[in-house]
Amino acid sequence: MQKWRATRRLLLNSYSSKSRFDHPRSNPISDHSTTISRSSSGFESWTSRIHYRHLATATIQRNPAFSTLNSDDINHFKGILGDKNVIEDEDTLLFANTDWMRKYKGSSKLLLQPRTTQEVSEVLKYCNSRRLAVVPQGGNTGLVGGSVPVFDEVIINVGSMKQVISFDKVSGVLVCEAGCILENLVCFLDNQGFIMPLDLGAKGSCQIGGNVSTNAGGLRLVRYGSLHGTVLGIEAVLANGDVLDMLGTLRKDNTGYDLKHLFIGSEGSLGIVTKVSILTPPKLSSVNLAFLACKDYSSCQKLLFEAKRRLGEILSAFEFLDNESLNLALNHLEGVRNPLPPAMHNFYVLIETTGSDESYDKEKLEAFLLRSMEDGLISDGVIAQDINQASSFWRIREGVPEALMKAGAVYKYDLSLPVETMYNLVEEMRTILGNSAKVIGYGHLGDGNLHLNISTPQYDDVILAQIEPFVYEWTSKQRGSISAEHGLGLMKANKIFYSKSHETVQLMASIKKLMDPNGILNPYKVLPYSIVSYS
Ligand SMILES: O=C(O)CC[C@@H](O)C(=O)O
Ligand SMILES: [Zn+2]
Repeated sequence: MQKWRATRRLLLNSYSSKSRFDHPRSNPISDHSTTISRSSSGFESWTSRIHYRHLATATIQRNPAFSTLNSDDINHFKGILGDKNVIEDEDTLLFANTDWMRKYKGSSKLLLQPRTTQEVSEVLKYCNSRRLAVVPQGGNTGLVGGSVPVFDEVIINVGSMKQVISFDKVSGVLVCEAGCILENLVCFLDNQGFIMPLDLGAKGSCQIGGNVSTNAGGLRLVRYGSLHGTVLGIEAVLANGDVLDMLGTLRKDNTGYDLKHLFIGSEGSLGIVTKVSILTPPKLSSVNLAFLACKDYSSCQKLLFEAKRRLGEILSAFEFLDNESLNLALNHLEGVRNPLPPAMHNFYVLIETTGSDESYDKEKLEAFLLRSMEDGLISDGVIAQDINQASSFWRIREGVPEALMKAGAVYKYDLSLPVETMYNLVEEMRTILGNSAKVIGYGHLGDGNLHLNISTPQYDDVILAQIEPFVYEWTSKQRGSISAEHGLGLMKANKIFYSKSHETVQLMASIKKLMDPNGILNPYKVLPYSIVSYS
């Protein structure tokens, strides 16, 4: 019965070239014309939820070598940027000082909005000479406390630098400024018949400079690879104000060290990315999305193995969520409903295909799904019949972080692990925590990225001590990564040794000291502050 019912629903209808509806993270900075805005009325309730600082902050002292901002500094910045781009307004600063999760809160007194690379350069040159620490900030959608000040660092927000500079249809290379909101680039490219090789839930707010600086992963990495592959060039400003023009658009360029890679994923600790050139794939005409239920994790794994083999080049996303994740989305997100009839399934998988031949793609996906059902890998499933259905499926998956925020306190772990063993960690955490917390596992199964989230009514050091260092040690034993795609930020700067050797971290520290001798760029983040010592 189940098979026939599901089979009937597996009728395909490619929703083709339309781009799917987006659900940006609610981020007031996402306004496309004004960079920063927020009504003060929204703030009271918002700030009252800032109730937790990660233990890491408790152990960090403000670097005494840093200067404290004074009125001469502010006047100097006004001379460079003009009065209106030197922001001291309390509401704006409250937003910019606080991370998306409302876990980390700095006390910066100043936000600067440069409009050109030259302005970024002049600002940094001055900050470096005065030893004023800075935090580069884009859409402030980070999840590890990397984009907000720890103490009184000056915030440099590049959101006013939002021009598309060029697009070459033949090569597919887009060159743009760092403050372009990802979704705006998606729209721009859509009109040209291209797509971004990067897609993430925060696309309505996050900016390409931030994406590159954090080496954001997202939903399409399984198909298009990481930004280390698709970013062809970068312009970045160093701490001393020097502008590094590495804004090439070439696919091949073996002339010396490829230094742009140092800026991809270094979270603004080596320089501020001001421009990016990125290789974009053509938009293909048929897109299909299936929302599937699996009885156990082993079936999800086998399904991934089969999907790679049988769908091959048309596979464009393979995401999974466990039953706890689905329930969170259903209980906390407005208008979200389960596309499958009520039944207890332990896991859900979203498989997206993108190709250029509608009937071939349909047949291929349908045949794959029917076979997987016969083999018992899928217990039930539906295929989106139009763009709205596809959006509603994606809303479930992309909405889990928002649902977690609404559910209370959340401890987040973004781990790269062998697919075979990754869910064991979720189960072990459940055993350890029992009824004291909800343990949620979901993520980008296609590229081995588990988002382990632990949800509790409020933050509690006793619970934290049960989670850490266990999660990091477990990951390290598997030779996994404690930061798959979110970065280390403030949250995990001290944890880097779980994934990197001592020698590797020492070399990173030497690079940091060479490029930023005064340590003004995003201090206390990425590397343990104790090993980046400054006189
Ligand atoms: O909240 C998380 O843990 C993951 C957020 C994001 O990377 C996602 O894949 O939805
Ligand atoms: Zn993710």
